[in-house]
Amino acid sequence: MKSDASLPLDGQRILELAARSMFDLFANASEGMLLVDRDARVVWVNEQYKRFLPALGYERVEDFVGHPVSEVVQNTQMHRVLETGKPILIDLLSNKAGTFGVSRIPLRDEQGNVIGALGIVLFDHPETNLQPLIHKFANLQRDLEDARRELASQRRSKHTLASFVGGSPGAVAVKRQARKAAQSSSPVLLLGETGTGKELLAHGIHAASARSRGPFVSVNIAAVPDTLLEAEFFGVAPGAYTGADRKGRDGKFKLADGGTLFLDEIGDMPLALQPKLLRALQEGEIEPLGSNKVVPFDARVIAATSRDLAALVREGRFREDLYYRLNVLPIKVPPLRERAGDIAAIAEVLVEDIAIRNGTAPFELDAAAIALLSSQRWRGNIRELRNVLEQAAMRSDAQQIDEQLLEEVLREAGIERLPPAPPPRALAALPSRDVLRPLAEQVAEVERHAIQAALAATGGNKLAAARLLGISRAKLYERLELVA
Ligand SMILES: Nc1ncnc2c1ncn2[C@@H]1O[C@H](COP(=O)(O)OP(=O)(O)OP(=O)(O)O)[C@@H](O)[C@H]1O
Repeated sequence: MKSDASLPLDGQRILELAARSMFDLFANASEGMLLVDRDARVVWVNEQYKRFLPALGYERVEDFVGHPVSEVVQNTQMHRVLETGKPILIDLLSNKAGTFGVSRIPLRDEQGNVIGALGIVLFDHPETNLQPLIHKFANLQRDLEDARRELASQRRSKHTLASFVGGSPGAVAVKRQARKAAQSSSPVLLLGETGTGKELLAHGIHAASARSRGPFVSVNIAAVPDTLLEAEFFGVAPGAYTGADRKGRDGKFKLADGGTLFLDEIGDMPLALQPKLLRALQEGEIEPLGSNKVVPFDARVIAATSRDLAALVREGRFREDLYYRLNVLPIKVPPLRERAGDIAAIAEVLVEDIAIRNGTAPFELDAAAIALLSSQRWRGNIRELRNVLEQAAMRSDAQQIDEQLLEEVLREAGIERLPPAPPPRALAALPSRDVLRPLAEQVAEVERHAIQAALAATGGNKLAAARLLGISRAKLYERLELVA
């Protein structure tokens, strides 16, 4: 053992005794010990070790000791300890004698040169001796697998195109375009006011595409500070930063590999970063921050914005080349006020969802309430409609929500009604001689136009149309027959 000059003599002695005690402890407590010299030749084995010799193929100790360890112990790693001078503190060794937990320690002389190595058989039958440890490890492994699966399922698409509720001509057209876009791998650009269902459609396109088994990863550009966006998109190479990001981090492009990357609020993309995004889309390669290597990625990009991208291009706030790159398959999602006919069906889905989340029974909306909802402007679209229904649900104990309660919620939320439909242009522009006709004929014409406009606004819902026109449903049917 190497002496330590900094220790007093008695300290040195204690250290030597400690080393010997440790050696004796291992010699007695372990299943066996074996010593090799600098040339990896076995020079000594203790009494416990001797019981392994028959299983290793040696009846006599002399046939074992004095021979190169690699010849007499299959799969030994003692030569590695001699080569590297580094211990292998715990390892599993399997050979003819069985499987063992082993430890290998280099031995050094006063100058620190490796002069041999000690092999300790810590325990045999690791399958039982290591059981508690293996059990714990298996549990941790299972937890890790569960967490990975959960993350993957969160990244998988939550909605299909069928989740986009609506049978109005506008909604049907949007779904048709989305289904078509799902068949291609070109970028999709979803345009529409806030809350019109752009993100829902992006999920639906992904779910209907050949990439549906891959991840769906989204980035809300408006929600990430400009300074962090580059790392968020493209990732960080190991060692680019000190501290938390030392190990490097994958960006969203990489996380979306094999799937779809949804870039929400693309109109808020900082001008300075736009060339890098354009390059990524054009080349199919990204360059993580702090790396000078480009990495290929395979993600389909769907972008969305509620802003007028063409106007941003004109104002010089959005690169024209990037705009054309994204605008390959544009889909315009109409606002709710242009598809009032979908309101009854969407409200029904929302009411059910609100009830599930609140753990209550879904309430019903009577016809008058639907008609009232159908005549609002809904600047925040479906998100705003949902909010109104949530508030109404909170304020009512009844199973039925009526027009009066809704009116109160709408007023307090400051939601505006749609202006009454303008007089039909065809009529306003009538030349004066057309007015010189029987009055009944002209009145019937005005009525027909008004009824058609109301039915178009409510998607054919007669009750809602009657409410918009301020007449009863019976009256509407009567007028429909008369003016038909
Ligand atoms: N047609 C629809 N049928 C059923 N639910 C819908 C429909 N459209 C939107 N929703 C629901 O309305 C909410 C808002 O939709 P979404 O987030 O997709 O809108 P968005 O256009 O992406 O809004 P933003 O531009 O503000 O991000 C979501 O809860 C969504 O599930």
